[in-house]
Amino acid sequence: MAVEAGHHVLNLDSLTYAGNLASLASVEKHPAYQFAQVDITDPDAVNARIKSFRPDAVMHLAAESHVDRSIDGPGQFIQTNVIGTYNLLQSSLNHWRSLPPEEADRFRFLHVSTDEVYGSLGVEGKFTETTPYDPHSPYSASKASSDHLARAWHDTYGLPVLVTNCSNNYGPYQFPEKLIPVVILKCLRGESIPVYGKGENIRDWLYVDDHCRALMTVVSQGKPGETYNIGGNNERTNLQLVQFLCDLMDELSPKTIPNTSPRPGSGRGAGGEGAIALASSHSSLITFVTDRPGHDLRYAIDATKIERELNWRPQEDFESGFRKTVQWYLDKQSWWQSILSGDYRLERQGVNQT
Ligand SMILES: Cc1cn([C@H]2C[C@H](O)[C@@H](COP(=O)(O)OP(=O)(O)O[C@H]3O[C@H](C)C(=O)[C@H](O)[C@H]3O)O2)c(=O)[nH]c1=O
Repeated sequence: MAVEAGHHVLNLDSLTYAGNLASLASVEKHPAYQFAQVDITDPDAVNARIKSFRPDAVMHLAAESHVDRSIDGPGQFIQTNVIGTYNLLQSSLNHWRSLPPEEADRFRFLHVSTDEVYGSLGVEGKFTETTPYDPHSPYSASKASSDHLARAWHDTYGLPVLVTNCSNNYGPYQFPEKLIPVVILKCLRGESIPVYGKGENIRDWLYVDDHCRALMTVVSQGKPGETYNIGGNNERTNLQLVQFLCDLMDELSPKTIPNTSPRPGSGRGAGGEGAIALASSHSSLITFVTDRPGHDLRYAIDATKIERELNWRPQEDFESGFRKTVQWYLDKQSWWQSILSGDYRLERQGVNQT
């Protein structure tokens, strides 16, 4: 691991449990890291945590991250992503200013962000670190604001800030609002799998542990003031991905599903018009639904800079990464059931009171 001995890093996650990073499991286990569940909209709570832990670095991963939720209720996104980032930057700045010179030299503030700040690509090209910002959703606009704040605290006050922008994450512990867990859980429950529009939108998939490794690399070796794009180089249309997941589910959790609708791309359908047949593939559950408003067509990351300058590369293979992810959701039913039932909020409160 590329973190110096004695290097204490504070990871901040929001109370909402809705972070884009599915899991920081590999980071959490490292003794030099403290994973804090702090309500970043509360400046006193943030101050208290930073004062008590006195970190050598702060990794800011706390965010409201779901685009659909931001369309339905943008206010919480402004509070958490914009005001929350401001609170963290201010507390970190005060802490950094209180450090002796050699510790201040070593201090880093890593602001973790998204490729959605760059807007939407056509069929060609990729996002680089110099692509102009063009956010479209309340979520991406709030993340763009937070990126600008983080850079302003570097340029104005000299806080040693690094910014990363990642592509779509997948892996264990991803909140069930996101596409991958939606598909797996709908398959398990035999419910319709909602695919927005025609399923033609393209995302670039990054396994969460690869993202964690990239963040650790950036916080320990990156240059303050710089931005690093992190991507998996795994572009798929949503429909391709959903069908791939259905195939994995057919293999790992086979079951018989009533087939009342035509299979996409198979003309009049396997069962014929109006027939109720029995199909063995979960893909019979795929249902095209109304598109997301302002749905960005394509995201794709050019990760050349972090590969060249910091020697990071994704290690997870697309097929094995998704296979592990599906198996994880099959094995951890109690985890996602407590989220779907809402019980996790109570458990989470219990954690924060201790
Ligand atoms: C939930 C859902 C999604 N979709 C479509 C919408 C997207 O084109 C794609 C992925 O959707 P999801 O909401 O999982 O992720 P994005 O909207 O791409 O955004 C995600 O990746 C970026 C980088 C972040 O920064 C966000 O925080 C993170 O949520 O599937 C469907 O078709 N059906 C569904 O039920």
